[in-house]
Amino acid sequence: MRKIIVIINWIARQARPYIKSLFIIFIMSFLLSLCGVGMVIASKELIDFAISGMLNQALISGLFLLGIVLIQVFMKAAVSMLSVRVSETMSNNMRERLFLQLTEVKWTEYNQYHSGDIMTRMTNDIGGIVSGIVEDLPEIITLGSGVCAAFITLLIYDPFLAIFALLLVPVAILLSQFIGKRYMKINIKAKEAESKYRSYLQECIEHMLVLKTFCHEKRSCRRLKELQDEKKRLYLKSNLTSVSAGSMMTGGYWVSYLIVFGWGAMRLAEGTTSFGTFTAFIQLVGQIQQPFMGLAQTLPQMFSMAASAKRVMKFEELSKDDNNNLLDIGIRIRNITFDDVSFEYKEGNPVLRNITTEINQGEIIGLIGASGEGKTTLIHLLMSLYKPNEGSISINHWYKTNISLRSMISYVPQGNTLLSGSISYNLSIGCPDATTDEQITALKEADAWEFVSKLPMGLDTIIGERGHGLSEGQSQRIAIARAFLRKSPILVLDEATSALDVDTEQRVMDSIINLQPRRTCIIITHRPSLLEYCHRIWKINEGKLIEQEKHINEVVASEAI
Ligand SMILES: Nc1ncnc2c1ncn2[C@@H]1O[C@H](COP(=O)(O)OP(=O)(O)OP(=O)(O)O)[C@@H](O)[C@H]1O
Repeated sequence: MRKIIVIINWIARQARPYIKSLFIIFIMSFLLSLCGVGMVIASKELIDFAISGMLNQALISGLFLLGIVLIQVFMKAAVSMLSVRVSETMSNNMRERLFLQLTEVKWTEYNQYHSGDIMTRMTNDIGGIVSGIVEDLPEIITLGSGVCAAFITLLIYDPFLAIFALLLVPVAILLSQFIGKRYMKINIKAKEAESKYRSYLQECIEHMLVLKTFCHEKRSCRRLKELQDEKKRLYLKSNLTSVSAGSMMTGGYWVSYLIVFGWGAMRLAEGTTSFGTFTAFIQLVGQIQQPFMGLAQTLPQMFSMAASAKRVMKFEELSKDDNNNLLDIGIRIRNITFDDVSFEYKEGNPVLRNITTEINQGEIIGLIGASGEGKTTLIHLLMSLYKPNEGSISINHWYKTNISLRSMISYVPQGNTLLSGSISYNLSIGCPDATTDEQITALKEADAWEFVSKLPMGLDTIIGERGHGLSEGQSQRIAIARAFLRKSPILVLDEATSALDVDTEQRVMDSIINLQPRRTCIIITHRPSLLEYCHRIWKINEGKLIEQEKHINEVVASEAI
């Protein structure tokens, strides 16, 4: 019960900013339900007046009925337009906020979620919550107020029938209690299955090349089908739960309807009721009982909304990256010190151990070590994506917790990290204010301008996901230009020239040495040729950092310092 209250509070918090619009929707929905009762009364009057030959009164009742119909048409249109407006604004804002929250989550925790799962929560689950608030809740209010209005009217016409019609209330409450819990459990499982299925689908689409070249298409289809079937099975199961509840309610409704019909027919035969009152009985009993059937259908949606809310709330529970206080980019970095830094992803499995070293301003460091030794991890620690388990990383021998060096670093990660869009757009990620001339200069420094200038659309050439349309080496050079554009004092290249030929790599490295202002640079590489440009070489071996002697051509770059 406490969990349910937490979820309801959370949903209420989401709805609060739209309370005025929601209130208008609720009021209009309430008036619409009153219109339903008004129509019953007007049609009863119309029938009774017509039977007794009072044509003028019948005409007035007819006009009254017409007025209600028109009001209903107008209000339904207004409710629909307002609902769409509120839904769109609410879902956009929720997604925006969630996205922002995710950007602030600790990197370790963020990485526990598959991107497909995140997408499902951001799209399906938020969509479910919003439609629950904007559509289902007003419907419940409409149904509830409709029941009250019809009950009072029926009470006036025939108290016995009113009480009888209410017999379904305790049944509905018990049923919703029992079925609600079960439904929510299955629904959460179904949503998890949906996330799994979407994640797999997304990954297959992303890595179609791998699937095709390994002739894995049929197997992938089979796996996709398995996930789809599991999702279907769970959705069918949750649907069965809600349908059984609905069927029980419908059965109850028809039994009571027939009893009321028989009761009314008997009274009509006895002459103790008019034909108009009889039709009103039938309609009013329907007005009370139909909402209960409606509730049987709407309540599962409420539980589904609660299940979605629970999934979205999970993201709010993730720990925030407390290293989001970015260091002022204006600070002059004289040195960066690693002081007895140790790190492990999993307890008892250290990746880096007791690393103590220093980089001075303007130095070019070559970072080497066998694959999986922890080079990228060291860089991620430097960028405050992770925190050392022990020790600290400081600048200018000054250490403060919760300060991130990230703003000081231009990073060229491993792999193809271009986004779909124009080359110019990709460069603007490095520096949003860079002019076209500055972008061209950066491309020249990264030895990329020659090929970009030959493209028919030049800087405006659209490239696909992960640089599709460019060669691996071309994509790498654009990623390097993007990092050059960010005028931060530290440049980190993580195997960023691995796809370049020796001559191109040499030109890029010459540019790095001559970059103005001079950058402190860490180059992760497996290529000995690159080490010629480095002043010092760090090797990571079994978690330890060893400073290596330089034998290679004693530094092209040392003159540059
Ligand atoms: N998110 C993670 N969770 C758990 N272990 C991880 C994670 N990322 C990396 N590791 C492990 O940490 C170790 C170091 O990984 P890292 O990527 O830093 O190596 P690397 O030296 O950069 O390798 P490469 O040269 O192949 O790029 C590896 O054994 C890897 O399996």
